[in-house]
Amino acid sequence: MTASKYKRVLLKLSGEALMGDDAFGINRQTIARMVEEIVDVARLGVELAIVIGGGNIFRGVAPGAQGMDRATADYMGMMATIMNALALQDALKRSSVDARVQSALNIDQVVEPYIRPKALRYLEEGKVVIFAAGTGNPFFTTDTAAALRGAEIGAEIVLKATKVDGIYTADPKKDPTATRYSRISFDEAINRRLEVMDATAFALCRDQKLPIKVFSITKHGALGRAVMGEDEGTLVHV
Ligand SMILES: Nc1ncnc2c1ncn2[C@@H]1O[C@H](COP(=O)(O)OP(=O)(O)OP(=O)(O)O)[C@@H](O)[C@H]1O
Ligand SMILES: O=c1ccn([C@@H]2O[C@H](COP(=O)(O)O)[C@@H](O)[C@H]2O)c(=O)[nH]1
Repeated sequence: MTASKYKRVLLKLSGEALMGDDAFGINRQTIARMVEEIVDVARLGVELAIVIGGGNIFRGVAPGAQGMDRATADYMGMMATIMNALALQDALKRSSVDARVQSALNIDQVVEPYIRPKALRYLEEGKVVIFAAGTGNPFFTTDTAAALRGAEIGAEIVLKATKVDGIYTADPKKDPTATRYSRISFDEAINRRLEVMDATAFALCRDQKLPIKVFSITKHGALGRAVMGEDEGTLVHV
């Protein structure tokens, strides 16, 4: 029996949040703290699939990629997400949580490829599945990968764990007068061009009637509260 509101969730973990207060890469204390929260949720019996971003290492649209061929830069970004996925798997295993990485790009010596029925079996067995390399296609983001994999595995919700505690009327990092929504419809989020998530991800979730919850990964207990269906962050609904 699970006390959670959901049986199966897709957690989108911010790559950028893995940096903690560092300027780049993976901060050990930060990943350990995130893993503590994930372990608590996994122990509730929730089937947990994770898509991890790569913004702490490389983004195809970052200033560091300026002048590069966009597709090449995007493949570098996808490879960054594989590094994060391996770090996350390692940290979960240290906490005795069985986790499997499946990658949308093939690097057979390092991770297994994405195979949907196998991912579903892992989830049924209680293993955490980490989807790496986004969608496997350039010009997309890991937010869209979260929407795509969430729909494919029949998740009941996409939980976007990021650096802000919800969706605001404008980017709260740029506009201190912005206010937070507790709920917002997909159409409104798209029409208002709220950039917390890309429009492709919002549109896919809207079409699949897959709700999204945006909340802060740095706020203690927020992931647990989101999984319990409590009032946390912002719910994006049809
Ligand atoms: N209307 C808004 N409400 C909330 N955040 C917003 C809004 N518009 C822009 N943002 C920005 O969106 C960011 C979160 O999205 P972003 O894609 O940058 O990060 P992420 O998905 O958490 O990281 P990564 O790409 O590394 O996985 C926030 O840090 C915030 O500054
Ligand atoms: O499906 C995808 C997913 C990601 N990318 C590239 O990777 C980086 C990092 O992902 P974030 O979502 O920004 O964390 C992204 O900027 C893209 O360059 C991709 O091409 N396709």
